[in-house]
Amino acid sequence: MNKEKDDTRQIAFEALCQVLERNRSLDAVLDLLLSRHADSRDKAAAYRLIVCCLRQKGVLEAIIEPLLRRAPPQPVSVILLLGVAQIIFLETPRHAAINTTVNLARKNGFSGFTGLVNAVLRKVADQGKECLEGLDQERLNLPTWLWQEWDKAGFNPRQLAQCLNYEVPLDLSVKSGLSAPQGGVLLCADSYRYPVGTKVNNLSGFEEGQFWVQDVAASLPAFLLQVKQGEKVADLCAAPGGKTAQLVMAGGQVVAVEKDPKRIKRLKENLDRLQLKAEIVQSDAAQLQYKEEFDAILLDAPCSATGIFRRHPDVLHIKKPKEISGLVNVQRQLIQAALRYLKPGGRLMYSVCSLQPAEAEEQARYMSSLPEILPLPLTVEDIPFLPESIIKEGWVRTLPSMWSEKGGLDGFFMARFVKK
Ligand SMILES: C[S@@+](CC[C@H](N)C(=O)[O-])C[C@H]1O[C@@H](n2cnc3c(N)ncnc32)[C@H](O)[C@@H]1O
Repeated sequence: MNKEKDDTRQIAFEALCQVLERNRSLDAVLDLLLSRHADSRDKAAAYRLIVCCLRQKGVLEAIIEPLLRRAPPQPVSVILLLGVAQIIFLETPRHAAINTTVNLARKNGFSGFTGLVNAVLRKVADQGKECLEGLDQERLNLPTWLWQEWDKAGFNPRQLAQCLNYEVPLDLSVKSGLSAPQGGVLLCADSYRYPVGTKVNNLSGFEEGQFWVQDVAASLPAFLLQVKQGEKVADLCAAPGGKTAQLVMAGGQVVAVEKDPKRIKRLKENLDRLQLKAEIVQSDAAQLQYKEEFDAILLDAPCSATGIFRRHPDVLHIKKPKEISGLVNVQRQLIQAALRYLKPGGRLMYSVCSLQPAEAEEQARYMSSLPEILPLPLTVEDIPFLPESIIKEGWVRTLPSMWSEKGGLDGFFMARFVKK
């Protein structure tokens, strides 16, 4: 067997087992796994296979389950997902998909299941895309709790799930005053979009630190905080630093606070590459001891990250409804802390990349009830390029289904306040 293809599938198998069995984030798993594999083609192919399985997991399971008499061990289920994804979605030739998947089972200690894997994949290959007929693909690919919560929130879960069927373009934030690398389309402010498959390291200006990768929706909270030259600004949950970079570029004297030492390292590396200066403080932002108060604070709070499911489809499977209340509590502690650090008249931007109202709209409602701050509503004048994202309270809510003709955008929520 071709070694390259073998490695691809082995990486994909190990990564998917970690994500689906241990609820580990794909980024964390891949950092570790890919460091063991030198060949970048293997990495790219493995990533494509993993993402396909995570995006289409519900559909793949609906194809596989009727072909099984009883549930196999979890790793064998993962092996079947990998095989069927290749046949139905990735157009891998039948023989290659079946043989390599059977070998994968053997190589990982599941010789007793090679007959089953072979039989299931042959049946699926015989039917081809007909397997998809009659399946409610959108409904199957979203976990029920997310479908229900998004429906209740007034979003269209079917439209959201349709975003799983498309590859996602690359968005860059380019340093103000510099020209963007060729091939991009200006979306707004300093945010440019590049076609699906663009490799950021291949774009001219990457080494020189002229831009950084950031979904256009992720660029909005810092943009809408409207930092002025010389203002003292705190970025309370800063790593990996996309928004810190924007705040520095806007002229802020930025204090970037981050709790996690590994992520502090990434924050420093990113700011070094961009040749941007911020004061980096390793601290729990809720316990920050700082000598001055701030003119503006960005609280891009830790959250369930369900809004970024297009680029990170693992969130659909690793996040559980019971985790939300814990996150809501942490967010409230951070909100309370932010209020203490703000000068009278200072602005606070609260943002999350979550589609769960408890972390977003309900938090903004809570903040609006606090005596120390007043809402500072966002209007069409602030965000003329995306008026559909403004909701009546003066908050911004982006959805992956917006701008569908341009390739969509991540789901973010943001609300702005001013201290009395
Ligand atoms: C949503 S991410 C921030 C993304 C970042 N603002 C950006 O644009 O690149 C949340 C970050 O907050 C950090 N974090 C979580 N709890 C924190 C706390 N109590 N204090 C400081 N940082 C925290 C996490 O480690 C994570 O890096």
